[in-house]
Amino acid sequence: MGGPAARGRFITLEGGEGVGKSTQARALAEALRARGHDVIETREPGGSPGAEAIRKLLLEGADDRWSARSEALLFAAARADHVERTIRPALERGAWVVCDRFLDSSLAYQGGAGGIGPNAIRRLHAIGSDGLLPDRTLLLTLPEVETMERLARRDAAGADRIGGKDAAFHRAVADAFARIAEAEPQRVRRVDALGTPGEVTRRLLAAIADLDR
Ligand SMILES: Nc1ncnc2c1ncn2[C@@H]1O[C@H](COP(=O)(O)OP(=O)(O)O)[C@@H](O)[C@H]1O
Ligand SMILES: Cc1cn([C@H]2C[C@H](O)[C@@H](COP(=O)(O)OP(=O)(O)O)O2)c(=O)[nH]c1=O
Repeated sequence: MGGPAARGRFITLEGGEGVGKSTQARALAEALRARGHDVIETREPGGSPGAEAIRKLLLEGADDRWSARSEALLFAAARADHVERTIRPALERGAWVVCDRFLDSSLAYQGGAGGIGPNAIRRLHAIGSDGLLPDRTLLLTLPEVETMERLARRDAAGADRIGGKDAAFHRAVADAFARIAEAEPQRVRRVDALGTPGEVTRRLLAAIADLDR
């Protein structure tokens, strides 16, 4: 009584399309539940009704539907709603939040590959979400050829508006993620995504072990 409010843990999964983030978000949430934690699994863009509506605007339509600036604002608006309606309430009741993509995706896609730069993205995040950062970000890394094979198996029907951009764009995204990991080694851990899903999940659990106490 009277002590600090219970606070959960906020874990995000990042990386390019097809590295296994959605698969691992599910597996990680399961593994944490099996350890007795209250866990919510969520994703961006989306994760709240308003943010899911913005997701449709962002991922459907022609490649040039939005400029990089408008796109960055829409992602920040979706994130603000997601943080306010879903993530903060869960953390405040002491739950763990496992989120497939978050701020680092905006830093890599709109900030890096899209040319907006990291400072503008962080300013939007400060305005929209009070600058909330994950306790740990797990950056899944995979050689490009393995990623292409996984995507070919998953997306026979075609990629979405952003996933469908060219190889140079996706290399710029990967470079931007690598720079974030170098700059923030305490928050961001690179995890090798090669191997069976179970092997990858064990690596992820090892990379958050210090938070689980
Ligand atoms: N460790 C793995 N080995 C082989 N295939 C995988 C592995 N993890 C995921 N996949 C498959 O690769 C594809 C992309 O995985 P997904 O979890 O959707 O990635 P992301 O969310 O990063 O785009 C899916 O078809 C998925 O079943
Ligand atoms: C959260 C976020 C996603 N994106 C992009 C990355 C993906 O191409 C797309 C999300 O699509 P999604 O289908 O969720 O990703 P994946 O293919 O990795 O499973 O939106 C951004 O450009 N900026 C962001 O801030």
